[in-house]
Amino acid sequence: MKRGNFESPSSSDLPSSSRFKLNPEGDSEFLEDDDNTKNFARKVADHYSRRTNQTLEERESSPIIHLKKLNNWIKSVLIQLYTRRDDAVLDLACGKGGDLIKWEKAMIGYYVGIDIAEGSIEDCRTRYNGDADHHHRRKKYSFPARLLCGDCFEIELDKILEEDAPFDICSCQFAMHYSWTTETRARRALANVSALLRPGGIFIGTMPDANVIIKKLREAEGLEIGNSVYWIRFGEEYSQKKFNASSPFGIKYVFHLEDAVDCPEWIVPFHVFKSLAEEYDLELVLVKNFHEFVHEYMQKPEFLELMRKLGALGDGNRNQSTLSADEWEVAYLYLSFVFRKRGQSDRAGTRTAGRNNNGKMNISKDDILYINNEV
Ligand SMILES: C[S@@+](CC[C@H](N)C(=O)[O-])C[C@H]1O[C@@H](n2cnc3c(N)ncnc32)[C@H](O)[C@@H]1O
Repeated sequence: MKRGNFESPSSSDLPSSSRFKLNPEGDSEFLEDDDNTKNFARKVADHYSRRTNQTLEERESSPIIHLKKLNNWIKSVLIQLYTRRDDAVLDLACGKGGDLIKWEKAMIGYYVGIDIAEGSIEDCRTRYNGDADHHHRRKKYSFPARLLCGDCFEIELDKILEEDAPFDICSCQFAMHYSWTTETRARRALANVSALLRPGGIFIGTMPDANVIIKKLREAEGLEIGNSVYWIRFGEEYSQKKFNASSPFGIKYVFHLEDAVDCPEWIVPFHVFKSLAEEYDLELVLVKNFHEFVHEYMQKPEFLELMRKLGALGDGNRNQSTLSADEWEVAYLYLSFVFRKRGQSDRAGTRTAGRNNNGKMNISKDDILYINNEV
């Protein structure tokens, strides 16, 4: 909706796929500093590992509680739109398993979650088992699950998950931009998604909207944008606010969101993401800024009802509390996307795959596979 209100960055400022030489070997024309990449991956992992579970009271008093509820609504809508009963799901960067209940509602058949942050995977494990005092937990989940801890933008996941694949759905919520540090990592992320999805399988996700961030940066006086709940700061190397067309990876900024995020992130020019995804047989189905997404799916009665239940915009009755203007501005910084893996759908085949041998209904600490955590 709001998309029309801003100009897209001009093609000379942000890289366009036709100008940028996409190299299948992953060798960028510029130097990829491997150690630096690993340090950043560790920094991101440590940041998320430190964030422990909040109590219901802490959560409800968060300055961005309505934004969190809105984000949950958007993920729920995406999941409900594209998931079918008995689907096998791969949740890349699953975090603490905040989406487990959404997958339960979609009646999936199998779940594999992977995240780089050890603390988050442990929280995910206890949440899945129903051990922890999570406010959402009522009964055990009805699908078997498997958890892995590792860098899913570095590891060749198709080898590790050979027995579990193919998946019907791959989800990467609020995390794909952590792969955009180098071309090699971005390619690994998309190669993993593509290799693990069945033909016709669906890749859903959410990530920052680079167009909005760059436009806001250009409108700002300095190298920082923000409001009462967030700030984004670019380094002095971007003082011209120009971005080299041949280097669409590794464009770093620091993101601070009250009570949520405080770590380095990377700009993902969407047209580059789309071209790269196409190389890996992933065809774009949908891309929408969160503002547009909300306006569009609020028109559907079932999703409007879900919004009332989640309470992001108040419950329509006594609870009039709603998203603040500053939280709504943060929502504008994000987009949702859907891709489909090229090829004929062969859904029945995925059900008989040997994946359930790896899945557990109760996950012990020893069941978690830790992969190459020397990041
Ligand atoms: C904003 S959180 C989102 C968590 C979850 N997807 C959700 O929507 O609730 C971002 C997550 O990405 C994870 N992450 C970042 N880089 C990663 C990587 N290279 N491999 C796996 N997970 C990663 C973080 O540990 C964190 O849990």
